[in-house]
Amino acid sequence: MYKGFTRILALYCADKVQPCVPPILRSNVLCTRKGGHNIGYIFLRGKKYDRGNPAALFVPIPVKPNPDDINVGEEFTGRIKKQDLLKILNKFYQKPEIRELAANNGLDDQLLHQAFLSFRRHCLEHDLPPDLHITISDIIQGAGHVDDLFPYFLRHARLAFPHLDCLDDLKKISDLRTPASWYPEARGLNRKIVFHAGPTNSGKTYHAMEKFLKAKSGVYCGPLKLLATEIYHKSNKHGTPCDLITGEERRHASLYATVASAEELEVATSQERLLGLDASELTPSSHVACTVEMTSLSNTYEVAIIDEIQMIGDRGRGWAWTRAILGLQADEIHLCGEPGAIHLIEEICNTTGEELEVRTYKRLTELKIEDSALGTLDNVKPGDCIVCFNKNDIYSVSRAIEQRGQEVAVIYGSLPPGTKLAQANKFNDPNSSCKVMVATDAIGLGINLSIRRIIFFSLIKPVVNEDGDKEMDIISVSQALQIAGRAGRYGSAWETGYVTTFRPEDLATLKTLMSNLPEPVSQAGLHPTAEQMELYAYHLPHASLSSLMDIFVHLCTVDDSLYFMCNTEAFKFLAEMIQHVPLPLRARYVFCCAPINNKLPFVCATFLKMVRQYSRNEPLTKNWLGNAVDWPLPAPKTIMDLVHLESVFDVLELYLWLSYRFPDMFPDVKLVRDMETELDAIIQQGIFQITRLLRNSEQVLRDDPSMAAMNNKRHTRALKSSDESKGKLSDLLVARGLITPQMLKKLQQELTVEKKPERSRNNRNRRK
Ligand SMILES: Nc1ncnc2c1ncn2[C@@H]1O[C@H](COP(=O)(O)OP(=O)(O)OP(=O)(O)O)[C@@H](O)[C@H]1O
Ligand SMILES: [Mg+2]
Repeated sequence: MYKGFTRILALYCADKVQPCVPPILRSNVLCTRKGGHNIGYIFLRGKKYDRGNPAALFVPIPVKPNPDDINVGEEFTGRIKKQDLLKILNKFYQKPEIRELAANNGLDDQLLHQAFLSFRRHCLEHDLPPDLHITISDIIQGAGHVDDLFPYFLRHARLAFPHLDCLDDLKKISDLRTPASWYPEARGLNRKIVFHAGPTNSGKTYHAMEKFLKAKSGVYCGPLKLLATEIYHKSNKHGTPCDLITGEERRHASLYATVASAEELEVATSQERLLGLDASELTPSSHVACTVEMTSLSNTYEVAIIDEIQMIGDRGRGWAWTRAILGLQADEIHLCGEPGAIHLIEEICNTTGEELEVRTYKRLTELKIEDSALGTLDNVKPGDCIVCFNKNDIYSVSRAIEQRGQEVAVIYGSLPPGTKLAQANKFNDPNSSCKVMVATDAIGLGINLSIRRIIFFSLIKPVVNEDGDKEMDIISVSQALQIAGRAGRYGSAWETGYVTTFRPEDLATLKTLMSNLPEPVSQAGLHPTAEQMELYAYHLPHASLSSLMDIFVHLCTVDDSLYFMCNTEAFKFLAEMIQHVPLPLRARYVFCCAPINNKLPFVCATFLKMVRQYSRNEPLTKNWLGNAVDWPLPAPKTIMDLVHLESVFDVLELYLWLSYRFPDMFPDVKLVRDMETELDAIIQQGIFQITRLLRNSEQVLRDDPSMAAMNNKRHTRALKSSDESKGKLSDLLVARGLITPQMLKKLQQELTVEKKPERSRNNRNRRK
């Protein structure tokens, strides 16, 4: 319900032509190609289908009678009575042998049933082709067998379900049983693989880094930009020149040489501009720190580190770890992570014929669970970090702490990297007056902060289940241990770490979570490649990309003793959003891989605008982008403003991400990076004054009763989320804080302006 609703919200803002009608319902025609010709159509059902049953994706198309089938057969063998025909057809359908034969030809029970109904109707309503007429007459007269009908039935079934003709090809393309064989260069090497296993704060990454720093060349692959940035700084500080590569950024080691420490990051970026340096123009360093999705498989390294290897089992991102471990070309690969992943990695190494060396570590400092919960924010002490799982809690907790006279550092996922770093530095600095942090689990993996005690504000977090749906659940053992593991980091100001909950009633649950070992990771993620999608599109040229992905996921064969298919919801969400924009398949695929938070309508709407601009072959200049985001932007006055600025930052990040994939169409990288630096500073200021923003937001609500009413509605809705689909969509958007009333007004204006040309373009397309 939650996911569907958000999807529709985003589509409402994103697709101004037909609000609330997901594009898949408008583009649900599949057509198959044989020998270069389109031979028929398959109509896809709506979005919801039985996930376990690929056949449910298809419904039969009506098979037209052949005009040449004038009743020649009747002239040879006489008229066939309808009752006799019906009896024979039903007998045919009930035979287990027929079921088996059908299954061998790609017709499972559901397809068989549908194909049979279609065949029976066809036989009863139209003149039979002569060969079939004669065969049926023979069966009636005892001169033939009912099984003889099968070839005729199959001929009909293939017309009703054209994909049956290319099913073997489709299955071959999506045979994912041996992913190790996709990387022949890596298979040609004799790689040494070392697994550094242990609890948090046990020195796993440290020991892997020792190898990396001494090597002639190296790559570090981590789960977070913040972590990759930490390694970039550590390596350069150590004197091993190292570049930083994330989806949106390429920072050359030489930039680090101009600065002394991480605190001077901002100086470094401005220096980069002054010097006119462009990282892409410089010779790459022999060491690189990157986010795991960006790992280059074509470069060769002496040492590679794949950090937080247990993430290989992540339902959304696991594929990136699988790709790195199978495909990296390195003499030594150092994996760091939870012991729960050892067995799976051993099994994967068996498939590549490589030996795995396991080194285990113990926690370097003590981590104590306190006997009492915090109870009240009056008990917050220096070195405390309160972990919340939603932004509203972040805001209210930080405000409440500041009201008690304590300065707060705030870190959450959607903050720009510069802001996160500045907040982390403010908190880590022993001379700073800021001694308390409020953060989401954005600090959860591998990061070193000077935290004495972790306080879980709650233990419930939205999680994506196996079906890609979001639900609220208690955090996993692994998440609890990872987050708690941020307390008492070795070498920090706190030699012992502590952990507790805010609410007394959560403490027992925390103790149970902390007394367990992290869940073993039993499967590694996989994801279809662009090439595989292209081959699918060749066979099913009129299928939408989202449908291709659905069919791929359902037809693929995966060795499920080791692997699983990562969920593709985020990809399909974008594919459906841009389905109506004409694009070459490869470009469409790349756009659908963009890392977008689909809960942010402003980001989705701007993304759609970018895709349209690209489709019209018009470069996306800084001016264009400036117009799209209303640049320049004033400092935030309220939390709503801050949230909007964060969305704008996401849009700039999106631009940079796309600029590395489509450099000709997104040319103004340097200028957009300047915009980012400026916006990062504005957001940083906003975060420094978060309490004032919260106060202002409350004042706005008090001054504007309609906003207050909406806010009340929001709280009621939070309690009764099942009511979300009711009511006016625009009210819901505002009430959920997803857009401000001003943005809504602007959006309405845009809707009116853009509706006309959009409609005429659509009409043109339809006429084509
Ligand atoms: N032998 C050592 N000498 C000096 N410092 C060390 C040593 N081992 C670890 N450290 C420091 O201790 C801190 C924690 O180490 P590290 O980040 O390697 O732990 P980890 O096991 O990777 O933790 P996590 O599971 O959270 O990623 C780091 O700041 C690291 O630099
Ligand atoms: Mg680590």
